[in-house]
Amino acid sequence: MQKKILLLGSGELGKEFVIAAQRIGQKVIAVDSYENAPAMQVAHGFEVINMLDGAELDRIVAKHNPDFIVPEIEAIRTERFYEYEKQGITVVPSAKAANFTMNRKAIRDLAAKELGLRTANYRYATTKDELEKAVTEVGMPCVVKPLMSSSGKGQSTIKTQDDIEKAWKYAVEGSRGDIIEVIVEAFVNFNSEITLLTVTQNNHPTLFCAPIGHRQERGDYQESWQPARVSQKDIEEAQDMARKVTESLGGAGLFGVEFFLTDEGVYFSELSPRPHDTGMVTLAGTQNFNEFELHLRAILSLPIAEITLEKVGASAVLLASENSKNPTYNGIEKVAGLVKTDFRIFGKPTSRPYRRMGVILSNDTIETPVEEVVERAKKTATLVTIKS
Ligand SMILES: Nc1ncnc2c1ncn2[C@@H]1O[C@H](COP(=O)(O)OP(=O)(O)OP(=O)(O)O)[C@@H](O)[C@H]1O
Ligand SMILES: NCC(=O)N[C@@H]1O[C@H](COP(=O)([O-])[O-])[C@@H](O)[C@H]1O
Ligand SMILES: [Mg+2]
Repeated sequence: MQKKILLLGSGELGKEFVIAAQRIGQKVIAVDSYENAPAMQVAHGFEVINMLDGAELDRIVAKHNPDFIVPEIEAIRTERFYEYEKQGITVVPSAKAANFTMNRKAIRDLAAKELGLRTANYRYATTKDELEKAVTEVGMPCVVKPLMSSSGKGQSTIKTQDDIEKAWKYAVEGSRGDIIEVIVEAFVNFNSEITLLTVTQNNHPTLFCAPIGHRQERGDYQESWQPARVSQKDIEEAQDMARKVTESLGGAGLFGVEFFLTDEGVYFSELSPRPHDTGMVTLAGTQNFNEFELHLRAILSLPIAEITLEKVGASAVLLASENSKNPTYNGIEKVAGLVKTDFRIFGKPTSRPYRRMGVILSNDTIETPVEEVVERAKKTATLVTIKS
């Protein structure tokens, strides 16, 4: 049952996915825009291409003729995926899922208009003038994001009229892909936010992981924990929305569905049709299968009978502080000596300020208050410094 998987994107999430695939005898070709990317280090083969270039994508798909194409990032010429599906290749979880989530407009209109999910009020803008109008309509404070970006790139919050020009410039600079357009969302004053890992399976029921809580800075996650404290009513609402949106996108695989929890109920924010960065907490052994194993099993149509919560866990990111072609990691011995705590170094060949280079993972028995475990992971992360 060996399948050939073409992995598009080779960061830390891809690396753990490849390790899961290697463990059950699958073959993976890892692709990214630079050499020696984390997932390439553990795959059978690799390709370095610009994944936004359709002709380049066509070339490597034809060269490797994979059974599965597994997107690991958003910035890919995903329009080509529909064609690969026609050729009989399974795009994971589906061409539609990858294509719609690459562009915030497609997924937001689907969620809010077609499926009627509760989201922040929003508008789009293609120029600074349109942005001004959109801000007036949505009201301040509001959040501006490029239609194509991730990990908070190009994202800022507008609090006063003076912020508008800066927000426009920042969004244009942070835009990936070739579309210059932004979404303006009303600021949701949430009590907390969660990722609900949702697994859709071929011929088997959709399964949900215990909710993951997280804290973000600069639009990028800093700590995540599982399980998050969520009321039964909110969890049911979130599961219902996750079911609707994943069913509409189609295919089998793991999705990271993001929600804001407020006094007025649950707001759908966005989703990844693939393992989620905040889901790295599952590497702490919180579940019987981590999120990468779940994604793989769902893709290969290996039935997942149940997902069980085994431990309470937390992850805290290790960020670089400077540009370097030879990043070094100090303080790892101290981390290694701690109980119920572990670490991963992704092996990224270069660093830049705030680039995520590794992660601290802590766990404890199921009765332990999750806050305690988060505190331990967070404190442990301060022991590590990454410099040139
Ligand atoms: N409308 C909003 N109101 C309040 N906070 C928001 C809003 N939109 C985004 N945020 C904050 O910014 C974070 C990042 O936003 P979002 O998930 O849309 O960006 P992203 O670039 O797609 O990030 P990633 O790719 O890492 O998921 C959210 O998790 C949340 O903390
Ligand atoms: N929120 C999306 C996310 O976490 N994506 C993960 O980060 C990598 C890019 O990292 P880089 O920017 O350091 O190369 C991606 O390849 C993926 O693993
Ligand atoms: Mg997000």
